[in-house]
Amino acid sequence: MDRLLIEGGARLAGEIAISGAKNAALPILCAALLTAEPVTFTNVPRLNDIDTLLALLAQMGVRVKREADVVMLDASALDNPVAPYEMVKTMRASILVLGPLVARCGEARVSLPGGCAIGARPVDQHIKGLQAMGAAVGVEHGYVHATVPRLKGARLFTDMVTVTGTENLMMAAALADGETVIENAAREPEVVDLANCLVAMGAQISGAGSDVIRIRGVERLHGATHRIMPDRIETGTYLCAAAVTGGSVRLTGTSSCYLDAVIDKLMDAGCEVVSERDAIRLTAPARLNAVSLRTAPYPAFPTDMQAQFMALNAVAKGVAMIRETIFENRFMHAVELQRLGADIRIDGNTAVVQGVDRLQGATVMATDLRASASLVVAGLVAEGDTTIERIYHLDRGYERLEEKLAALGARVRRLG
Ligand SMILES: CC(=O)N[C@H]1[C@@H](OP(=O)(O)OP(=O)(O)OC[C@H]2O[C@@H](n3ccc(=O)[nH]c3=O)[C@H](O)[C@@H]2O)O[C@H](CO)[C@@H](O)[C@@H]1O
Ligand SMILES: C=C(OP(=O)(O)O)C(=O)O
Repeated sequence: MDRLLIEGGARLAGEIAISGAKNAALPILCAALLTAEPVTFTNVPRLNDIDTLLALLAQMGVRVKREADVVMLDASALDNPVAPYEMVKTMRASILVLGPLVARCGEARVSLPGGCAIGARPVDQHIKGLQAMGAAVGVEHGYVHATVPRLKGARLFTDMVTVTGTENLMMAAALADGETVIENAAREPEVVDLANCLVAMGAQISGAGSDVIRIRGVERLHGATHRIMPDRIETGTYLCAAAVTGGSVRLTGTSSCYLDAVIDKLMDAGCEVVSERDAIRLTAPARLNAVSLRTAPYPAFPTDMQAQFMALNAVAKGVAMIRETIFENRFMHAVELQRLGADIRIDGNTAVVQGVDRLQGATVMATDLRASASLVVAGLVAEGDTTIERIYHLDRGYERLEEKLAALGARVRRLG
């Protein structure tokens, strides 16, 4: 199994390009199920999660063509609205086929994605929304089975803000009969990117980016071309990596407009951050100040950046309180960071991080995607060698990680 070897201590400097966003590409590729016409997506990141989703779509009868960052999908021959457990188990986002399949085929059988390292992650809100739109939905033998002659527009209210829940219901509503209103909708930029793609395909959607989204269903959607937005979490991860090493980097193909809460914290930590039109520059001080934070739905601080900021705080000056309010079990990285010498105390959903003068390299284990990213950030600043095991988690969400880090001067190598 692949491992990542990082020799800490190199100051990151230089320029790299940010890839398309995993969490925008996944729902947007599923949107291709909604039309019988070909759709083309550009800036699609090369990630294991994308490969898994494309394989899932292919076994449903979707024709998939891929050249570099361009993916062409043709769902005209879609004939198998099923997402089997074997393909779904590695990736929760596969639940995003549910809404489009029910809307287009009137039927879907999608394996429950199951729990994972960061929490239980049920899909009850996705199911509740489809039921409100008239679908008969049951869970049998680990599969969500939904049928309906045609979905009907409805007023939907989710119990909590759910990103993929909002996306699934917005896609379903695009082909429903009449108007759907999603209240308490997620405001994440990836929801807006999906809405923009659906509108390019002929959907009638307003309010994406606010907490009330209105969708007037249409008879059919058509083909389109859509460019995937930049990955704000990949962007934030490289900003953290540069910050802990006292570095100076320029990230291109991205924008600070999706990252206000993260950039605010980096500036509080003492970094200078300059926003350009399609790039961000960061220059870090020799030692960062500790920054407390609380995760919450967008536009607040993203849970997907919490682990990287725990690593940053581990070597900062002072004490940081980190509160995780989205997932009940998203502190798995803390024990691994402790192996590198971090001083972290967990109390319920709060981590108290007392910055230390130095971390020391060790062998650590990646437990989920962003936990792994936090170990990379810590490994870059730790003295000596850090070996990160189970890096298949990183390959789910970071395109050409070693290459990009090496381009910034990091000493990093993948071991087979
Ligand atoms: C592919 C993708 O876009 N993944 C992102 C998405 O995940 P995902 O969409 O799965 O996360 P949600 O926004 O749905 O989860 C928010 C909270 O709601 C709960 N919940 C959600 C749905 C539901 O039916 N019932 C329920 O109880 C979850 O367990 C969690 O506690 O948003 C998360 C929160 O920003 C991010 O960490 C993930 O990176
Ligand atoms: C939790 C994440 O992804 P997923 O929802 O695909 O598990 C993430 O991107 O940090």
